[in-house]
Amino acid sequence: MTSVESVVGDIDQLPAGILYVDYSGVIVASNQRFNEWVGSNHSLTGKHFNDVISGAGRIFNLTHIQPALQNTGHIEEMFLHLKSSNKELFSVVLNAYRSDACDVFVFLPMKKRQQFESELMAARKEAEDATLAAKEAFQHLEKVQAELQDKNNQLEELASTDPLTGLHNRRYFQSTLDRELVHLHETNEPVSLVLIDIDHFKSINDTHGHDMGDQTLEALGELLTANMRQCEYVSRIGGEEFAVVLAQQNGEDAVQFAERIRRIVENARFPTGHVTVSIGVAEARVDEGVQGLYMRADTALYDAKDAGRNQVVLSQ
Ligand SMILES: Nc1nc2c(ncn2[C@@H]2O[C@H](COP(=O)(O)OP(=O)(O)OP(=O)(O)O)[C@@H](O)[C@H]2O)c(=O)[nH]1
Repeated sequence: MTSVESVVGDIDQLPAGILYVDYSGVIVASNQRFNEWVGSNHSLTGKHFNDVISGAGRIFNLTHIQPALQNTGHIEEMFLHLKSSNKELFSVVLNAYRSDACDVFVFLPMKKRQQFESELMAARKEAEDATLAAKEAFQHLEKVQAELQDKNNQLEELASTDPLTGLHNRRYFQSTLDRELVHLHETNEPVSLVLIDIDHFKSINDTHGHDMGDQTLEALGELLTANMRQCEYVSRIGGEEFAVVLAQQNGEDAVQFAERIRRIVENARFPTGHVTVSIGVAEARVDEGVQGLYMRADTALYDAKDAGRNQVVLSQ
């Protein structure tokens, strides 16, 4: 032992940790460097090798280090974690050989590898954080886009709505009629236009006041809306004038529709009492556009007024 201790004295300052361990695993001697790594101010002599390595290292010692020393008499470059007195792990690479007296373990520190690993982990964390942030930003963008779409829909709705009655307005009426005329040209399915105008509305205003006139318009709007079926699109297109585009209905169907509406209005109770409407009807011709169809329905409406009001006239 004396000769071993004298050798250890010489190798204290080497940049490697040295351990001398007897065959039963008890430390016989260690150099100062090794003692520093495991945080020991005292000699490690007499302690077991397992006391200075990690839990996983102990299993590794049993399953790899000891068998290798027994079978081949040496070990080359095995990775191991030393356990310091403050329980921190210290990565080392181990080379060892079995001498006549004991096993000689030489440990080299792996600070660079540790540093590299922690840098790698930090970079990975950074990348994960960035991915998470990008995902959150994307979700936010999707939310904003949905809100924008919602606002656009509301704007679109507002732009095509009559504020007084809540019915669609002239803009909607025109685009609906355009669309249905295109459909007529493509499929030859009938389309009809119905124009509805309140009779003597001026006198309602004059007699009951403008506000009551407004209420009459609102009430008629509700009545019309309540009596629309599928493919019947109603709009308020002027002061006291309403239009209904009837998809898939010919002039005869449209006259029946208009008669039904005329009777419903005639029999309804309005805020100002009794109200009637005159109605002009025209079935679209394949060769005419929005303007031509509207003019014919409007002429039919004036004919209904001229004929005494509260009646339906079909444009021939
Ligand atoms: N209260 C109210 N009145 C309106 C509105 N828009 C238009 N008017 C009025 O509607 C009246 C329409 O009058 P006219 O075009 O002479 O027609 P009319 O009195 O209904 O007579 P005929 O259509 O010939 O039966 C006018 O007095 C307009 O001031 C509105 O939004 N609210």
